[in-house]
Amino acid sequence: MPRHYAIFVDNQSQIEQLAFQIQKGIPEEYFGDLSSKKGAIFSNTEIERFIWEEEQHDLRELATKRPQPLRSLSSGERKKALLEHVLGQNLDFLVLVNPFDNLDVAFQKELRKSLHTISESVKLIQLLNRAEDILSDTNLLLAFSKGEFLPLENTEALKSLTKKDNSNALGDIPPPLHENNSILEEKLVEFKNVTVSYDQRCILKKINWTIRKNEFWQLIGPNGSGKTTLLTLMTGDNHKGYGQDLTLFGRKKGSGESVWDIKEHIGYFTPSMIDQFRGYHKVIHMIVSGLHDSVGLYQEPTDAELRLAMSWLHVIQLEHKKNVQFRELSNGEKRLVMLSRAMIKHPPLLILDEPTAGLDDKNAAFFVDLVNRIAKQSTSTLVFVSHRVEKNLDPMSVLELIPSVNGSSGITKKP
Ligand SMILES: Nc1ncnc2c1ncn2[C@@H]1O[C@H](COP(=O)(O)OP(=O)(O)OP(=O)(O)O)[C@@H](O)[C@H]1O
Repeated sequence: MPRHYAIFVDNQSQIEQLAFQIQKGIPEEYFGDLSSKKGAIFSNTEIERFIWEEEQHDLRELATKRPQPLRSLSSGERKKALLEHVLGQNLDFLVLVNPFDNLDVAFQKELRKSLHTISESVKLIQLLNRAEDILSDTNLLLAFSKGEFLPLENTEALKSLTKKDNSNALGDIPPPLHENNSILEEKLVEFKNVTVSYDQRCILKKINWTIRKNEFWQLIGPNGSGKTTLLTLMTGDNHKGYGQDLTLFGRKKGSGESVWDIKEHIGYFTPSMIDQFRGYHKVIHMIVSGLHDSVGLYQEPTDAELRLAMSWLHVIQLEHKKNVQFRELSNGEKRLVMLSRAMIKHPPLLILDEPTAGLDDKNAAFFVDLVNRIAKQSTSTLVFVSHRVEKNLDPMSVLELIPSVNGSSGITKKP
């Protein structure tokens, strides 16, 4: 039976690059034997590559049961398609990058089982940011940090390495430059019996959901249950919102409002947004750009704007990086900057879609702490979507989507 590796990678390191190196057999000391073997990578970046191939070259390599484009599959459905693809390839080894991110509990179980089955003949190299994800078949445990591999005796040694230190966000959440009184209504979003179908398949069935000022919601539900669909209705990005009883920020959907009228009231963050910021932007300017809803900054910031951005950098403990280029930050630091950017103007509604996916244990804990503070200290309403149970997250209410063949229904409950 092959020897299986689990490698804990901190957020200072580029986990995807490490996966490519390992696939090529680098460093030789640990992975030299792989250079002549057949291997594949199981990661979100691989999925993005397949989507790109499909969109640019009309190549459909990932077989799915549905005729729809790969991009429109839910994140869990895409991962299922990739799993089927790699399982059918007669591999010698498989590099797994955070395999359990974005997956519901049932699919996590199924994935563990499939990996256990192939582990008899396929060498598994798991790169992970969260200690709880480690596969039971592992017989060699390493940590990767600052370009070096460090062998670890056992999972206890890993736990002590990933234990949360006491660094929490510093001080209070900075108030906005101007009080945002644009929304007078108590109800920010109101879904009444909202139903959505794609290709005659009902996804959401009679959803009722009222989101009021100052609330903190968590949205949960298994893969494909319609969470993203629900969010896109809220952000004005889904034309299925027309003809529905949906009121956004006091205006009935379809009453002549533009997408920008809606977006003006929303701060939004999901990790894939980071890829849009490839340019050369200083960290402090990235945060200020949240005041102008722009990617980067195209006008000289005022002193007041810069002072406000510095207060956010103080809260996220990155004052010393204010003049560093955004792209040079670690993964965890980028997330904190993006959250500050989304929050700087205290939008009436802040939506965070799987924001902790790919964060290591320490960074995830810091991020969750900051989100809790924002919920308590600002007037923004929060909607947090995630599969992973972030044990310290402190929402007031939960909307759970429960799938059935007739579409998902929604129930509200206490956390
Ligand atoms: N444009 C589309 N055309 C056809 N089907 C679609 C389209 N967009 C979404 N769907 C389908 O709607 C269902 C719900 O997708 P959605 O992305 O909302 O789920 P989700 O709850 O966010 O899932 P996940 O947790 O896996 O991200 C999925 O089965 C998806 O394939």
